[in-house]
Amino acid sequence: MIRFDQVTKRYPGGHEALRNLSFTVESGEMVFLAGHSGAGKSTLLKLVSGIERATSGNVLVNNQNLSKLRASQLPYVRQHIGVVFQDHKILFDRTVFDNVMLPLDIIGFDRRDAQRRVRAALDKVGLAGKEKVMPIRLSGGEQQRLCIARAVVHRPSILLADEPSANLDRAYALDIMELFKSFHQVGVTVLISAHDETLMEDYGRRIIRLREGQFAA
Ligand SMILES: Nc1ncnc2c1ncn2[C@@H]1O[C@H](COP(=O)(O)OP(=O)(O)OP(=O)(O)O)[C@@H](O)[C@H]1O
Repeated sequence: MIRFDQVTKRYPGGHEALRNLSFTVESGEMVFLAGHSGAGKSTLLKLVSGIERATSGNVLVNNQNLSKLRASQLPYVRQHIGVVFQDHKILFDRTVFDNVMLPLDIIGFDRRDAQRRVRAALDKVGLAGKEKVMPIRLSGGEQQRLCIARAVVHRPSILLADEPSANLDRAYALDIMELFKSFHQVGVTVLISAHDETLMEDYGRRIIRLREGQFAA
């Protein structure tokens, strides 16, 4: 469950990226986040994942109020969240396998169990057999799949994706959307941002539209 209660985010320098937003995404829901560049989509996702903090208002994730948590408590909330970052954050000096292993290393997972999970995640996104490949040798679409495998390898209950279909051709973008749908179908709460609304329309899901940090019509 994700709940925003009158959330405002003002960055240092005074820019208000989100203004007094309230909404709820129920557990197991798949919701799209639309809006032009600069509308506040990334900021909203960063507040959910605890990368940024709200200036005012409350952000609740799985009934934990992130606005009131101490920084030391955040990692426990983050263990239930998977993030596909807009800038990928792939480590190009590590293999595909090691990139996906990273979140489990951070949690301190049992090694053998972790290896099993990494293989399962790579299989799920269609990258089985590419474990030893260096990411630079993957296509753009495959790199995006690598990011998705890394985001789901710890089996989060919430999956956030910031413009996961940007820079992909339409057929590939739709494939990626299908992949997110498959996580939603097994009960994961999914929140995906995109500026191309035509990618969202076929799914019949709720679309939260932002313009200048507020809900757009
Ligand atoms: N760290 C920051 N410091 C100051 N201003 C920021 C920061 N991050 C974002 N902003 C500003 O906040 C506004 C919202 O940005 P945000 O990245 O959330 O929008 P977006 O809808 O995700 O756009 P894009 O798709 O281009 O990333 C923009 O005006 C942006 O310049």
